[in-house]
Amino acid sequence: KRKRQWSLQDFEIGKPLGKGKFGRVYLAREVKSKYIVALKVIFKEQIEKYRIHHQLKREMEIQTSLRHPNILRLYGWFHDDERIFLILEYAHGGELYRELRKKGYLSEKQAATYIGSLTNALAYCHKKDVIHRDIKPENLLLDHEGRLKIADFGWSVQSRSKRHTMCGTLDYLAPEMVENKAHDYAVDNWTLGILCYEFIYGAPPFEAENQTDTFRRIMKVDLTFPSDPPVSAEAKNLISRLLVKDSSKRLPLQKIMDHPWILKNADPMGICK
Ligand SMILES: COc1ccc(/C=N/Nc2[nH]nc(C)c2C(=O)Nc2cccc(NC(C)=O)c2)cc1
Repeated sequence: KRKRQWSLQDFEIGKPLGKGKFGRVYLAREVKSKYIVALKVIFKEQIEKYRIHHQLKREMEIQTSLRHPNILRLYGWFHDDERIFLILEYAHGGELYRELRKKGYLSEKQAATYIGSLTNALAYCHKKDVIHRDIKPENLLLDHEGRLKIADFGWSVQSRSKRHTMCGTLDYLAPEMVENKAHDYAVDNWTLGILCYEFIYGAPPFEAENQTDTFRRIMKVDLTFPSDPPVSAEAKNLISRLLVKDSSKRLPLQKIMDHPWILKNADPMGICK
């Protein structure tokens, strides 16, 4: 069927959801269908200024081609003289990051459910030759059922509340990324290890006072498990098998799904097959 051409007249704009370097995100409703979406507005002058035209184009082509329950949909886009509008799936729960900060850290069941969803979404991406989804807690949204949605275009949006300075943090980068080596699918396995640790302990494993120390801790894989909160041996086992410097030795995605900690703790309903 012919691709529908959208324009601003097709939408009623609601409250702003958050703002970022390149623009803002608004709640919006498609007039005819009354369908609720999130409308991301990116200013063309910002695209020129930061020379990100090709990156934006690639990210949008990738995002449009992905269809997975744990990946936020990009339904389409349109533009006017000064702005580009992305028509995105609306995830009612907002950033997973906010829930993590509010609770401090998540239960092992909650953490395992999110890791299971992420693993499924990444296995789907890898099957479609899409790697390095740049997964960080603020690129993860929750829908009205609390299901995880990977929402990254690489444009992290700043919510109206004060933002932690995520851009520029090395915390989530694998050693080969930090060393700017060619990276392959296995960087995503490393990131899953970082996120699993952060969900359970409330902070990423190699956090340090400054980037140099974080860099050193990543390169050394300086992994320690605090005694508080108490964490199961299975969880530590999974984290230790993902945060491995040699990317070829990281636990493959399929093995993560079959790991005892996931099998025992993840809520199958939270993991969309
Ligand atoms: C500030 O409190 C909020 C609570 C919930 C939301 C829900 N956002 N849901 C979204 N669905 N699709 C997209 C894209 C978004 C989105 O970008 N949300 C967003 C954007 C910027 C900041 C935040 N911040 C938080 C805390 O969720 C969310 C947004 C803001």
